[in-house]
Amino acid sequence: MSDVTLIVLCAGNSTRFEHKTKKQWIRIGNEPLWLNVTKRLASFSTFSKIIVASHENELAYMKNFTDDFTFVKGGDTRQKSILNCLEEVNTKYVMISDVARACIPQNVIENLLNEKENADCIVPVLNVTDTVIYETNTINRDYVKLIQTPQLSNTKTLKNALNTTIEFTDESSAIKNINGTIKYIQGSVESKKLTLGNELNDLPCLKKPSKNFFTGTGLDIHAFEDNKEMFLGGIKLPYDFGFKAHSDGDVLIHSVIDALLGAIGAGDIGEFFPDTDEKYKGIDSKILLEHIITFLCNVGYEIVNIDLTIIAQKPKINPFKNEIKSSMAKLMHIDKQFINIKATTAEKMGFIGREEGIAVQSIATVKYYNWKNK
Ligand SMILES: Nc1ccn([C@@H]2O[C@H](COP(=O)(O)OP(=O)(O)OP(=O)(O)O)[C@@H](O)[C@H]2O)c(=O)n1
Ligand SMILES: C[C@](O)(CO)[C@H](O)COP(=O)(O)O
Repeated sequence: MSDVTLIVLCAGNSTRFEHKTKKQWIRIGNEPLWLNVTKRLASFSTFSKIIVASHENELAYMKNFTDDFTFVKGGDTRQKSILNCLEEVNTKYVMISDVARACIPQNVIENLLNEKENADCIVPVLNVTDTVIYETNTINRDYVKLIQTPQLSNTKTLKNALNTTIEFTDESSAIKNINGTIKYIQGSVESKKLTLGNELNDLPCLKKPSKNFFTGTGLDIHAFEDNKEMFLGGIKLPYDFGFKAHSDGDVLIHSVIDALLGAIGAGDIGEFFPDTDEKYKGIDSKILLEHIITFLCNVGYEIVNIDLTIIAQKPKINPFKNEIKSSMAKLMHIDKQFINIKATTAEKMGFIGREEGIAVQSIATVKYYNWKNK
């Protein structure tokens, strides 16, 4: 049984990455980077447990990808994410890596593990071969080290070291602060950290995303309610009746949200915005759609097209089709040509035919964000 737990930190915001997709979600073939990196590290040795720190908005979604790892909600900073994960660690040693270091070679992992008993924290480093200027002074570069991850720490010492309000940028700095022992080993240029978007091509182990397309369907039905404003596709229609709902009742937007969530394998609208939550009472559905579009882009997708069928005995849809298309295109950040709207009556049959409410059926197609072409 291994006495080492592996933690892979994947809970960051990717603010410096500046792509529509967060770095942990760019696709390598069909795998998000976080899964690719974690599987790769897992294949290099045997770990007692593998913990993935996930951003709170992505925790539930990550769990759809595998049952092999333990997922833990990250914190606001790298250090807070580590602290959350450490609560799940029961082994003597813990190896912590950044998802951003995607191409770490096997020998670095093996060398770290071989040294585990020789200090409180084992750290891969690179020496500096360029001239180094600190503020305005040239300093002796022999004293400069570039610190990499993964770092292998004694769990108890690391927990003590992080029991502080000081924020450290890596584990070795925290352990040094409590006078723990550090052993530096040779790092690797292949372990380069992906921080800025234009560094993607510096990581040659990353395969381009697959060209697969994914589809999802959505269906939403709402009953009419008198004396309520009617919203459909993000526009207000000139009627004195609207839709009965916990939100503003925009049945078209709700149907599209479900189609998008279906296409990316993320469940349904109720999992994101429960209708038992007072926060969503009367909410403008445009806000819900914007949230889903941001999520879809963050986790690695682009919308290809949307096709909708509105099934309504009343009101007449044709006069509003064009305005609805423009509104939906704007909300989804896609060209209007990629949205199609069809309308049909129910031939006076059933609840729609009796003019009690309407239904909207939709189908969405998405593809992976092609970071390789940017
Ligand atoms: N609250 C945080 C912040 C960072 N990280 C992780 O810590 C590592 C190093 O962070 P960095 O490369 O800076 O990633 P981001 O924080 O996502 O990037 P940025 O600072 O540009 O937002 C990454 O693997 C990141 O996912 C984390 O788990 N939790
Ligand atoms: C931990 C680290 O990768 C060591 O070099 C680095 O400190 C992380 O820094 P970031 O600012 O969180 O990217």
